[in-house]
This record gives sequence, C-alpha cells and structure tokens, in this order.
Amino acid sequence: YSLGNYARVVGRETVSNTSYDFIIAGGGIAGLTLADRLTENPNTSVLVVEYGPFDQGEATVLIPGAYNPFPYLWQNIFSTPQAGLNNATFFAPMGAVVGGGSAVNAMFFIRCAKDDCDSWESLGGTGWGWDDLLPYYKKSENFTRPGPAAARDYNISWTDAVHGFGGPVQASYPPFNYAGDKNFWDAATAVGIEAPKDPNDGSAIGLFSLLKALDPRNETRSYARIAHYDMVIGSRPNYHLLAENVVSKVLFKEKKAIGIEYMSRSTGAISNVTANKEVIIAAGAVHAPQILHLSGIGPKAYLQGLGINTIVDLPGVGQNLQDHMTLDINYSFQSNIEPNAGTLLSNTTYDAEQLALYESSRQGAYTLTRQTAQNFIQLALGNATSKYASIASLAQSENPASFLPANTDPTVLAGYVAQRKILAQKYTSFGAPVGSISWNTGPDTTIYMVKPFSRGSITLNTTDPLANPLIDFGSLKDPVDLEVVLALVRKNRELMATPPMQVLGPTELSPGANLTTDAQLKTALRGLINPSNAHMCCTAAMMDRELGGVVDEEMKVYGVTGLRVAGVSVFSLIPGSAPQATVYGMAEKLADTIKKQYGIAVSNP
Ligand SMILES: Cc1cc2nc3c(=O)[nH]c(=O)nc-3n(C[C@H](O)[C@H](O)[C@H](O)COP(=O)(O)OP(=O)(O)OC[C@H]3O[C@@H](n4cnc5c(N)ncnc54)[C@H](O)[C@@H]3O)c2cc1C
Repeated sequence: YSLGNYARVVGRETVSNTSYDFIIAGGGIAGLTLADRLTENPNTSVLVVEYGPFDQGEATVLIPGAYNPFPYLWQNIFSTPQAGLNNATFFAPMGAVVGGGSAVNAMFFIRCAKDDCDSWESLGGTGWGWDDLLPYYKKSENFTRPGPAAARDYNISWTDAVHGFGGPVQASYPPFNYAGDKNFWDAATAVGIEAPKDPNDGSAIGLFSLLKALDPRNETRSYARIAHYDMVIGSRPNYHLLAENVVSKVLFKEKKAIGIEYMSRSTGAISNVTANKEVIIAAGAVHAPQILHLSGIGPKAYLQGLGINTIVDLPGVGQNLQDHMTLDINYSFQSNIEPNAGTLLSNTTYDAEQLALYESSRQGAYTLTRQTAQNFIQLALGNATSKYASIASLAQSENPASFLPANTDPTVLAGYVAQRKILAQKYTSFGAPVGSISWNTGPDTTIYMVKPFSRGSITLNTTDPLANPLIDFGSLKDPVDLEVVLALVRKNRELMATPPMQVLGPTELSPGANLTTDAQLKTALRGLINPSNAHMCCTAAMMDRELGGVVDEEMKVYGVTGLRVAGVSVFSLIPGSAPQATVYGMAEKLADTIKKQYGIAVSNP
C-alpha cells in the first residue's frame, strides 16, 4: 500500500483537538462498515478507536494457504474453568487489529438461514428478519461466479438473484480443491444429505462448497480493513482512525452519551473526545459488554459492588453469551488420496511447489484456507438423528432457571425461556442448522454444534480497562447440548462408513473407534470439545427490555440516548452459520437507519 492509504490515520494529538459526529469503539467488521458508510457524506465526521494495530500486509493475513491468525489475536485471554468440560480453561480467539475478526478469520462467508434471522424478530429485533436483511447482504457483497470448470469439478451451484455484484466485500470460490473432497461429497449424498441450489439463499442447510471472503483478482483475503477503509480513505478527510488505543468508557451528561474516554496502550495516557451525535460500541462480544459495564450500564447491584456509578440498571449486559462448539475427530488412513489438506504440512516439496504456483498464477492449494477443504455440511437436527424429537422433548422438560445462576434477574430468565421455546422448535423443524460437519481431506474432521441451549456470560474481573474480562462460555451446562454433539458424532461415523470414504481406509483415532456406547462417548467428549469456534456473540442482545435485552430494534441502548451497540454482540440467538457475512449485512442496514435518523443522504441498498 502507498502512504496515501494511511493519510487519515490520526494520532492522539489530533483526536484530542477534534470533536466528531460519531465515535466508534472498535474497528472491526461492524465498526469499519459503519465508519465507511457514514463518512460517504463529507459533512459527517467519524472517529474509530481501535485497540489493535494495522496489519502490515503479511502473507499470514492475505494468503489463504499461509493463514495464521495468532499474531493478530488478543493475547493471553482465556475462559474461566468450564465445569461441563472437565474444568479446563480455553483460549478465546478474537481479532485485535484494524479489521477485527475479518483480518484473522478463516474467510468462510455464509449467510444465516432465513429461519434464524426471522427468530430475531420474534424476540424484539423487528426489521431484522431475512427479507429485511437480504438487500443488505447483497449491498455488502461483490459476488464472483466460479468458472465453468470449477463449478463442474467442485459441485458449486448458486443463484445470481440472491447475490450482490457491486458491494465492497469480495466473495468468491477458490479455484482449487483436493480430490478427496469428492469422496466426502459422495459420502454425504450416499446418506441422503441434499445439496441446495445456493446455501446463501436463506436455506443454509445441506451439502455445499464454501463461499469465501476472497478477492478473485489475486486470491487474497477480502476484509473490512481493505473494503471499508483502504478503498475509501483517500477521499475521506472526515474519516479518522486511531489505532492501538483502548476505549475505556463512554462519557455521559445525565443520560446522554457525549463522548468517550480512551487510553494509549503504549503510554497509558488517558484522554477524552466528544461525540456531537452518537457513540457506537462495535467492540465484539467480549469487549462490548466490558465497555458498557465500565461505563455504568449493567446490573445495578453488580456495578455497585465494583464501585461503578450506575447510569442504567440493565441486567442483560454481558449475559446470553453463545458460541459454536467445535470437536475435532482425528483419523489415520490406509489409502487416502494425496495431496490432501495434510500434505502442505507433511511434504515440504509439495508445499514449496504450491507456494510457487500461487505466486506465479494464483492457483493451487494456497488459494484454500490452510488446513481446510471446501465441502461443508450444515444439518438440521432431524437430518443428523432420528432422535431429534426426543432431544427436543428433553429440552422442554427441563427447568430453564436451573441453568442460570441463582441470582439471575427475572427479565434475563424470561428472555432465556423465550429463546428456549424457539430453540426447541428449531430442533424439530428442518429450517435451521443445528450442527455442521466438514472433513479437511486429511487427518481431521471438524464437528460444529451451532444451536446450544447453554448460556455463558462476560463479567468484569477488575475495573482496569486493559484487564481481560471473565469469559464463561457455560458450555454443556444444559445436557441437551451434549446429546446433540453425540448425534453429530454418530452421523459423522455414518458418513465415514459409506463406500466412498471406506475406500480410503479411515480409522478413527479420536475420540476412538473403540468407544461405542453413548456413555463412553459422552465421557470422552467432555474432554475433547472446544467451547469456542471464535463465533462468540449475543452479549448485548437486541431483544425486548422485558426479555433482558440491551438494545432496541435500532440498536440503541435502553435507558440512555446517543449510544448504540453494533456487531455480533447484538445477535439474540446465535445463527447456525459463521457470522461475518451477517455482521457486514447488519452494519450496512444500521448505517442506513442512522443516516435516516439524522437526515444524512442515504444510498439505496
Ligand atoms: C480466528 C477466527 C476465525 C474466524 N473464522 C470465521 C469465518 O471463517 N467465518 C465467519 O463468518 N466468521 C469467522 N470468525 C468470526 C468473525 O470474524 C466475527 O464474528 C466478526 O469479526 C465479529 O464482527 P464484529 O464487528 O462484531 O467484531 P470484530 O470484528 O471482532 O471487531 C471488534 C474490534 O473491536 C476492537 N476492540 C475491542 N475492545 C476494544 C476497546 N475497548 N477499544 C477499542 N477497540 C476495541 C477489537 O480489537 C476488534 O478489532 C472468526 C473469528 C476468529 C477470531
């Protein structure tokens, strides 16, 4: 990048001498999308304050086959011991970089099931159903069709009408896949899993090749930093970004947000900056509630205990934490097809050849996210197990209050009860994914449990804004979740037992083919499940206030003015698909909502 792209990176000096219309805490997907759209109008000024640095265009960020998220993740941030998972603690993966999760994620670009978006509406998110979101999914996206050979060879099908062809985020299919992924495709077909015409049309169920946030012009990552910052910043003197600073709290005049306090990570210097119109917290599912709590928005008794002055008593802040759990199944193979996703690691000659191929012609294994293949299965519970109705009945027979702490606020409990009703319906209908399965063509299959009944929470550990909050995933608190993982494990064994997979001679090493009874498997799973697929969400949920919600249907925080929350933290129920496409789409829609409120010229979706 030329220096011109950094023209609007500002220092603390500039920021402290400027006031802005909008201040955005967090320069991730939602934050940068909003900043871009709001500054389309030259008279609207925006400051983004981002905790992380700019990436330096490293291969680990830009090249799918060189993918390594760790350098730009929050460091040393772990969960509390998880009682449901043998008291283990787990790393909580989140982007800490300009672009947030989009700079470090695996690039899967999948939309919600229609059924999942529509559920948000019934919990209070009026206007955020599938029909409302579709125009904004399209607005955010520049879809590139696969070439005819790739479409044929890799079973890619799609529907033009549901895609966008002029948006900032590049969406495409890699021009390569490993041969063995065809065996997995055939295995899925053999057990009756169907391939939708296009999983991104609201169906989101079945067997498909993954769409990626991948720029087909050079097969590099497409992410918010490029799409909503680099691409526009040259012409936007009204768009400022302050990196490597942490937003410590929102400042209020009575009940109106009037600015923020922020702190330099390198010097610890603390300053204030004023927002003439609004502050928008777009800091992800762990840090949005942290900022709210530090600002005095949260459960009153709890804030008092920490010595924080309460601005609004809002019990739902930090509650309702959800994520997709993951489970790796490991195999050895007698006669697996080479090369596969394991070959880049095991064979340095192949690795070097493929890197050279990528560098010369943008082809080959380096166009795939490292260690993954392209075929992906998303299953309704009824597609995974014939026991789906009894699992749903088990959930309905349980006492919801028994899965939340004893002192839980009645509104938060009411929201949980309402969510459980919806979840039980999803378990018996065939409208939304409850689990996913993908084999990487090498030693690993990953199983994802995407519709948990258990809930976790984010709370403050100390009032130091640089300290990590306490992250409790709450995994497997509700035993129903383990029943679902077990069903997915058994479904995966069924896939592996089909002729197209059996010709490869797989042996399950972990959990282990010798484990056959439900009891044996469940015991093993508690030691193997990871509570997070880095899809943490829902901790400042867009729900009715009577249901423990934190923001209304315009993402305004209840009880104050001039303050919104955006991004993955406002989901109420976690969708069954990876979140980023939805975060982009929702931020596009929110930008229009804000522009409308302030009479800022609106561009049509
Ligand atoms: C390793 C990994 C892999 C993933 N893979 C996929 C995938 O393949 N597909 C998919 O759809 N999703 C994936 N995700 C999830 C997805 O990227 C996130 O859900 C998404 O980025 C959330 O968007 P957001 O705007 O809400 O928050 P983020 O994009 O996380 O942005 C929040 C930003 O706020 C900043 N911040 C936090 N606190 C403060 C503070 N106090 N002051 C200033 N700044 C602050 C953070 O540094 C961050 O940059 C993955 C995530 C990770 C971490």
